[in-house]
Amino acid sequence: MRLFIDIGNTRTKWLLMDGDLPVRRGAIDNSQVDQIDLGCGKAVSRAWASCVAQEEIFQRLASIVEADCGVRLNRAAVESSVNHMVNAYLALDRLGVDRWLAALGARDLIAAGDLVVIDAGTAVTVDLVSAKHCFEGGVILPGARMMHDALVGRTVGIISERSEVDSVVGRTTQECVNAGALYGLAGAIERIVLEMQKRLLHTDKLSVLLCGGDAERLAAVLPDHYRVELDLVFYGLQVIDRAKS
Ligand SMILES: Nc1ncnc2c1ncn2[C@@H]1O[C@H](COP(=O)(O)OP(=O)(O)O)[C@@H](O)[C@H]1O
Ligand SMILES: CC(C)(COP(=O)(O)O)[C@@H](O)C(=O)NCCC(=O)O
Ligand SMILES: [K+]
Repeated sequence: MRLFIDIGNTRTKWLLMDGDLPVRRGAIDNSQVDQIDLGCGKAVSRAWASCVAQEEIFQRLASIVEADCGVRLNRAAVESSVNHMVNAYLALDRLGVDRWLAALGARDLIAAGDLVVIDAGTAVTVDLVSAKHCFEGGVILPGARMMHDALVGRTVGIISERSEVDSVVGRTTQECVNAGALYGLAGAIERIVLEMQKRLLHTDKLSVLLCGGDAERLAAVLPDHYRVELDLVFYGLQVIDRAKS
């Protein structure tokens, strides 16, 4: 079995694979990572992690994996190319590895055409993977929680908790702030995708994939062709695992 771990700025997600079958998964807040129960024992032959959070969290998980599964936790890194995919980011050492992995995973899932890969987590990233198999780059936005908390934190009059959104016409402060974050992000994403489309030659073949903790909420208010694929970072880790072993 193989273990894949995705350490974001808010949460750590993990997936246990038996061959090509997902057998167990979970998610835990980064502050609780010491209590993680991977539940996989010594059956794990290889383990891979993506980490964009503090080094300390990766090191804690590496110790847990070593103790529970008896294997080293390999750490995926951004590279200038993997298989047929090349990376056009100017500062490779600054690119978040989760963006590179989600792009690799998306390319593995959809072999042809241009791709937009959206990861809606703590931050929201919208990245373009061109039909010529190049990670072209994209944009970084604050995520929904960050938008909400920034408004609460920097005003006197906005008192609100995170909540689900029923309508774009909010009638309480909380409804207004939560609707602003959701529809604001959805609108920004649609505009960014349109701008990216203008750069492409064959816009008819554009696929748009969404992952991250807010993917489903956003997909509910985005056009139908925006497809939710929550495991893109895990797919990317699997691409790396195949390429490196
Ligand atoms: N159980 C949850 N705990 C925390 N955030 C969640 C949860 N479910 C959905 N979310 C939303 O998902 C976002 C975090 O997504 P996630 O992809 O886990 O982040 P990251 O990969 O950056 O750690 C938050 O902005 C929040 O709005
Ligand atoms: C943009 C991110 C903060 C997203 O992290 P996440 O929301 O998944 O926790 C992460 O990919 C990152 O730290 N990137 C470094 C900056 C860059 O990609 O250029
Ligand atoms: K993200």
